Amino acid sequence: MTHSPLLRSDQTLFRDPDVFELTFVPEHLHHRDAQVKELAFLISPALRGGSALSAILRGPPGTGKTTTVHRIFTMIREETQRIIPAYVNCRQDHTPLAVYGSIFKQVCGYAPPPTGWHLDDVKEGIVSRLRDRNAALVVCLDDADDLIVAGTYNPLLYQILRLYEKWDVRKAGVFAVTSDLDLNLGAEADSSVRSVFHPTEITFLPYTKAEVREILADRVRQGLYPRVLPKPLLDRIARFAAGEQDVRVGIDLVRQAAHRAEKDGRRRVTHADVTAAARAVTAPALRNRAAGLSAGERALARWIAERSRDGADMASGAVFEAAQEYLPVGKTAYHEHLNALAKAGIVDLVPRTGRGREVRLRYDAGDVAAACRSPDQTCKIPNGS
Ligand SMILES: Nc1ncnc2c1ncn2[C@@H]1O[C@H](COP(=O)(O)OP(=O)(O)OP(=O)(O)O)[C@@H](O)[C@H]1O
Repeated sequence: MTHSPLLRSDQTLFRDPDVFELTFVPEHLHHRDAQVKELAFLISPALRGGSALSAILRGPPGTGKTTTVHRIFTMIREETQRIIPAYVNCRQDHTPLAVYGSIFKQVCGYAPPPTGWHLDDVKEGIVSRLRDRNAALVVCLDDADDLIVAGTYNPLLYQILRLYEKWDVRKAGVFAVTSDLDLNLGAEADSSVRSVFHPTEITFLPYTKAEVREILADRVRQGLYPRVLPKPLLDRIARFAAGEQDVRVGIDLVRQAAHRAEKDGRRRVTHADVTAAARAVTAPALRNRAAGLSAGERALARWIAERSRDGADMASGAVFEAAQEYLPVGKTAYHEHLNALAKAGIVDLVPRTGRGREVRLRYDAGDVAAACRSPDQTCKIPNGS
């Protein structure tokens, strides 16, 4: 077996480390043509002197919503002066003054004075620039659910969408973005907002494994030197990220695995690097998921982990039969617990050919057992709990 020479301390595996940063906007936006087209269609009236239309962008985390908006906004900035886009991260900015301050900065090119200005002064600054340039405003409210929590969702939508009533400007378009699938941003709008907010729903489904692989392969090409990440490991990472339904997990895994190899002075990432990185990436997520479980659900998760590690039959029925010897749990409670584990994203319940479902752990069995350990380690499932 030939070994590649060790990496010198002044050498790196990263061609461009920024490619793995959360703020990086990729050159190619894969598999989001339909969404880009739809957004382009909604803003097109503003190119002809009219007003842009609004949208709600909805999909689980890491499905490219923010990136798609950045892509469209970059295209607008490159191609026209007739629309001014403003991107607001509502996780950071959720008070009216902060949101308008962010819009002002992007419309005017500088920040409003930190003191002495009222909200109306900031709005006035925005609209006078829009009027000077005869431009229409399009605002993206990313993570708009944070506005709901802050109680500013309806007032802000109302004001932004009705700017044209008080000042002589075109009606703004609003793209409201959420990754909370249980939240209907349209229904959260009150009646006074609904009369001016008629958003088109744009859905972002999780990427398939092949799509995740393509996105990651692109990132690896740009960010790492050739041959640093062998193809089978890229496949493994893509599988993992697709299982997590978040391409961000894959990007982070590539970065962490390459860092491990670099730290050891190796020129190639190994399976062990990916395994260790996967643990580091998933540990916080797994801990969060386990934290919401009841004692009974945790006990079942530990039992499933143990059984899976032993290579036993993981058919749901077989797991129940065997569990009865160790856990005082009835059939109804078992199914309730199992569904809770699936909902928490700790197991997948995969239909079997023929009948029944197979219980599959999403994470390493040892990690699940550790994350679901009960504080006193003596927890039992109460009957029917
Ligand atoms: N289609 C894609 N092509 C290339 N990179 C992508 C694509 N989709 C997502 N990414 C990358 O994945 C990461 C997450 O994407 P993004 O932030 O756009 O997702 P999101 O749906 O807005 O997530 P969240 O709801 O958590 O904010 C980013 O690093 C982004 O560059």
